[in-house]
Amino acid sequence: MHDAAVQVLDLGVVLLNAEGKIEIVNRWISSHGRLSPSVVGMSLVEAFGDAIDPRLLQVVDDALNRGRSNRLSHAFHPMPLPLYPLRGAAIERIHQSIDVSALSSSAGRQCLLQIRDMSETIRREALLKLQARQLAEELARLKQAQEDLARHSLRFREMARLAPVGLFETDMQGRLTYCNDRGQELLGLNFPADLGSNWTSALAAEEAEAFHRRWKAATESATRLTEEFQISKGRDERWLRLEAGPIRDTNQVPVGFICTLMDVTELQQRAQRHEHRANHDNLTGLPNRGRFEQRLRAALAGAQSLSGELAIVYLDLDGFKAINDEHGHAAGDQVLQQVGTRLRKLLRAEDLVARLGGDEFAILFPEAPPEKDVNHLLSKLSQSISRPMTLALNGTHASVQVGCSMGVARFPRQGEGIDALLAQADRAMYEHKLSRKRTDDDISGFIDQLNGMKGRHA
Ligand SMILES: Nc1nc2c(ncn2[C@@H]2O[C@H](COP(=O)(O)OP(=O)(O)OP(=O)(O)O)[C@@H](O)[C@H]2O)c(=O)[nH]1
Repeated sequence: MHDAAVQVLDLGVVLLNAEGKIEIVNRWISSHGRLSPSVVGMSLVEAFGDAIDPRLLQVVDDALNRGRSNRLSHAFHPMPLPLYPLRGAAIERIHQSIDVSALSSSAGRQCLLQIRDMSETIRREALLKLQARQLAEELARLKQAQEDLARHSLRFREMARLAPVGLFETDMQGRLTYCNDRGQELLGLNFPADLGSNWTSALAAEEAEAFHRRWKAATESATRLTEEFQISKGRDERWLRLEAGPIRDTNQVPVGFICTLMDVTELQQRAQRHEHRANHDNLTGLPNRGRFEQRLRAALAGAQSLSGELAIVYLDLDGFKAINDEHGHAAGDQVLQQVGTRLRKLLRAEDLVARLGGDEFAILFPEAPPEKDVNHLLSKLSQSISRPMTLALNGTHASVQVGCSMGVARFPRQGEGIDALLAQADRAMYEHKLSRKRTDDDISGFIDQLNGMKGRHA
């Protein structure tokens, strides 16, 4: 064995003679074992002390006496020799793997020990084992999460499918990527055939155009949209309420819309009924005083800004009380209804006829016809109202007749504000009524009317 080469090896080498005494020990062993240079001639126990693994002594004995080579693997006998290399400040006994070889030479049996430092391997193995365990745990967690996700996703999909509200999802162009059963029912869609089609194609053409503009604006700005719109399925008109909100990817880029749809037909109809009830007279179905003044205010604003003209007419029945007194309240009600119908019949759709209360009616001409046309129309209205009316009374019929007094006020000539116009129409109507009383009634009736009028104007 070439001593110089043995000295520089990066493993420990010990050569024992037939008596088990050290013949050669290299530098690696001396430094790792902290041995004195004079260990040559000593046994392993003399050189290394008691902290030596008896199994090593056993295999050395086997090599010298029975010529058997062996290996002490670090996996089973981690530290056979007390080797403590100085690594920084830390001192630790290193893990070793020792090849014990039985040699034969002219000098008799020898035993060669080759010792390798396995600490780093063990550290790496331990690290790898730890990493493998962590990986396995991570994989198990991921698998569990995946299963949970699949379960949740299934549950949510099922909940969405059975939800009583329409739910659908689109891309940024409005193309359907998902729609639950209720959504398909509300929009009249058929999946999977309609998957990928633009959901607004379900709307009626006239609805779709206006709606499309608002939808486009919402998608372009990626903002929420709340809309109520009408959809006709066959002959059935339904009101739907849409709530749409953008969905974004992890970079906050909008990628589509998630939308809910509710059938609000009942609510709409109820709201319309309430609105109608609040603004209309129960008996005649005509707009009431509140609605009349509201429409007059709007028409006045329009006429003021466009320098237009409008006219209003107050109309009060003459001789109405007598019908109530003679035939009863129900008969009076029928008269009011027939007056409403007759007035409505002679006027244009854009003219408003309202019942202000009692036997008082009012007409609004948002675009006033010339004065002579209004006068002509009022005389036609008066003639129509004065025609006899047939009333159905407890299985019999009665023919009755009423007259009417009317007063006109024109904007801007007779008043610029709403109060001035209303007052003017009222005044004109009572003047007309007085003049009719003067010509038609006897003096006592006229005095009664005057007294009544003072009360009203007070
Ligand atoms: N049937 C019925 N009568 C009503 C209703 N509202 C008010 N009246 C009655 O209508 C009558 C109106 O009285 P007047 O204005 O003096 O009736 P008139 O006989 O036409 O008298 P002038 O207006 O002075 O010509 C009153 O007797 C009220 O009680 C209603 O909804 N139905």
